[in-house]
Amino acid sequence: MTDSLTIRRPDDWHVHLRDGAMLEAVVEHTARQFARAIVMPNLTPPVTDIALASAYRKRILAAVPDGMDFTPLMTCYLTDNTDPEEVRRGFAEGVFTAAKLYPAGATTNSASGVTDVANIRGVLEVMAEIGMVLCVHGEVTHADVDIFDRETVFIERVLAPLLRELPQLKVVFEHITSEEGVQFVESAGENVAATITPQHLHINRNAMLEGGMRPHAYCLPVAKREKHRLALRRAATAGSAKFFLGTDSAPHAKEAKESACGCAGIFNAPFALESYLAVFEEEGAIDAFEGFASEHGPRFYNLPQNEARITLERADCAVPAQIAADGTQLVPFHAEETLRWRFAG
Ligand SMILES: NC(=O)N[C@@H](CC(=O)O)C(=O)O
Ligand SMILES: [Zn+2]
Ligand SMILES: [Zn+2]
Repeated sequence: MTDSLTIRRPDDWHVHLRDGAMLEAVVEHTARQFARAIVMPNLTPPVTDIALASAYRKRILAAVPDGMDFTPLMTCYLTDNTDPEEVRRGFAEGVFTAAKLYPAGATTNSASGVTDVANIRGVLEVMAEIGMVLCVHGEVTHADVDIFDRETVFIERVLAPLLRELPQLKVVFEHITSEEGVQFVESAGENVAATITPQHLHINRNAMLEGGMRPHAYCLPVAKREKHRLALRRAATAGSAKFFLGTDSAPHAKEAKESACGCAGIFNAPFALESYLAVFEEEGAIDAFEGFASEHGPRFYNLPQNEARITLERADCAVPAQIAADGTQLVPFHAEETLRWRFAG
């Protein structure tokens, strides 16, 4: 049995760092484990242009504790009115690494998102031309579509037609949750990849409902049936360069989660690598962990791989019930469980 694992330092290709006091509290958890992260732009107001993204990047860097080496990679929140030239310029100037498509109303702070992809056709044409990645929250929002089917219906109605029209567009299908999502990405061209969260590898939809309603297992897209979780585990651990690490760590105050209308999002940043590695070990695929965590993402984004190394040790890692932040508490993923690996730095 391996007792320690040293790999190239990983990156997180999908994270919510929030802003203000919450940013101050959570950024260290991401910066401790990851060299870089694709930072989601769903603030209020959203990060929709170069000036907002530059200012947000400065606030993130100011919040990173001294001595930690962390590079935030910024994204542009697309709306029906995004100017294609702003996106082109932001990418050329190195402010935007990617742009983010939130279907309007699909998730937290997506009200200003895109109501119909036809409205951002000009932006997407520019992105296909310059090789800029489109990050996609892949769910339709229509009230007539069952919540558990929203990802699959998004593939049929939005993503597949979009890629037929713009076959060069680089797309990261984010936080995939279904067997259909896995199959779509596997059968698409090299310009299509996906991120997978730790929670969708660990839990199925029962986790939200067993023994009572469990708001800390609720995130979007919502966890699906067991067969989908198993398909995601196979995809993540098989060594395919199309799948890589994106935690979707999404902190919400405990009281906002434990509410009659609780927020969607799981805060997994503090023990993200320990959580993923448990899955790879259970699948007998520890050898595939470095590719998923540290190599496939930079390759897809055309960025250099990190030179630094990190080590995980086989040791009990007790996850606390809650973590203080912004005058409140956050309940981390795996709260009160003991994980079998510990991040050693
Ligand atoms: N994943 C979530 O459940 N929530 C995210 C938004 C998102 O990534 O969809 C958030 O910002 O809280
Ligand atoms: Zn999302
Ligand atoms: Zn997210």
